[in-house]
Amino acid sequence: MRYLTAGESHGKQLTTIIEGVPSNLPLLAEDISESLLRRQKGHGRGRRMQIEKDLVEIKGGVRHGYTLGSPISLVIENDDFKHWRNIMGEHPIDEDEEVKRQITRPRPGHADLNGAMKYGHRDMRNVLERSSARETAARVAAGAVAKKILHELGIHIVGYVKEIAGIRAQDVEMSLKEKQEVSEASPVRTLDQQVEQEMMDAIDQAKKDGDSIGGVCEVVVEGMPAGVGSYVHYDRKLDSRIAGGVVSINAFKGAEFGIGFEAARKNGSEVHDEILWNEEQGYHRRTNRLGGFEGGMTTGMPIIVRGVMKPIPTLYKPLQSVDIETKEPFQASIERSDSCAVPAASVVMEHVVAWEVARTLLEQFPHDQFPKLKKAIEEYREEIRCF
Ligand SMILES: Cc1cc2nc3c(=O)[nH]c(=O)nc-3n(C[C@H](O)[C@H](O)[C@H](O)COP(=O)(O)O)c2cc1C
Ligand SMILES: C=C(O[C@@H]1CC(C(=O)O)=C[C@@H](OP(=O)(O)O)[C@H]1O)C(=O)O
Repeated sequence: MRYLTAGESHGKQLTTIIEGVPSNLPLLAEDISESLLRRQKGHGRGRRMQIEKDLVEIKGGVRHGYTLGSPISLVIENDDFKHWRNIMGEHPIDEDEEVKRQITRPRPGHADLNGAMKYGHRDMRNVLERSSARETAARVAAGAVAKKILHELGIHIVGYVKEIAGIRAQDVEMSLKEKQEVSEASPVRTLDQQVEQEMMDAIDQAKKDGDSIGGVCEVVVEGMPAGVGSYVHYDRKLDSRIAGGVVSINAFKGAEFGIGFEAARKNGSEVHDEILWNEEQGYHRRTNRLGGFEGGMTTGMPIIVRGVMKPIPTLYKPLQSVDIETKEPFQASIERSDSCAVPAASVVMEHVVAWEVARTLLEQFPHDQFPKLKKAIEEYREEIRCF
């Protein structure tokens, strides 16, 4: 399975084309739109999210509620396009007008300057339109299809906020379903109601100060059989695919599994997960400090992965930069931005992880028809239970 996204932030639409989804998977636009609307929510978002109402249209690959096996084409319209028609139209505009509108002042922390140098753009709108995290809507659409595959295979996934600006949520004992419900109800998408208000206050304070804040998101995947991924090929290790996917999300700077970087400060006896066996559960672990992975493959314990998001780079309190035309320094000024997008990003991360898990399963159990995939995985589960 693979996918490609196209579309600019203030352009007409975002398009996602997914190839390799087996036939006869039940799939409705509502399954995808539900994920998209979740991504839009969360305390700290700017005015743009009041303009957009992300609903997907399935343009191909699905008929009468089931996938056909052909590429799936998904479209999300940008409602904001109506305000940007002149700036984002595909036809050439008057040269003077073009120069007048050019963005020549790169924002620190954005792709503006490096992207302009790479593609030779003197107008950095040509960079920022595509580097914008608006694209994560198209990625969530792909992830929603992946989630549907996982759901039908009895694999469930949830993403939520662990930390915002140093305010940490406590670990809580909850079923995955409860985690979904609690994070959904929280304006900051955390599971810890004690710190919820503190997180919101920190976001409000950052906004008041013209600043921005980042945080940490966590994703848990339950129901994975052991042995998915690879110890044989570096590029088929599922943990590395997940880490790569997480760091590919705009503003994400790192990923860790289980106890993560804490492992560097502990002895081996405090890190590795002892192996147990009983009739009912088959092989399982006493602990899950390694977050569900050994040797690039799942252990059968829940996958636990965290991603760190830097503070949003566009600041109302401007940082210094240089105008690429005049080479003069300036203090960037902006019109609108999110002050914290960690809650929204937890939804993005959930879908990015779902994608990597589903595509790896399909690579390991290649089937053109979804019922055959399901059967193969059921048989494999039975095989490893009796191993
Ligand atoms: C859901 C989400 C929303 C974001 N919103 C903004 C925003 O409003 N303003 C901004 O400057 N950056 C925002 N970002 C981050 C930038 O897109 C990102 O920092 C930038 O593209 C540079 O990429 P890098 O940080 O990965 O290097 C957002 C990121 C995510 C995941
Ligand atoms: C549009 C989305 O996020 C945008 C991501 C973003 C950025 O620079 O990454 C900047 C902002 O865009 P705008 O300048 O239009 O307000 C966010 O609103 C979205 O998440 O759908």
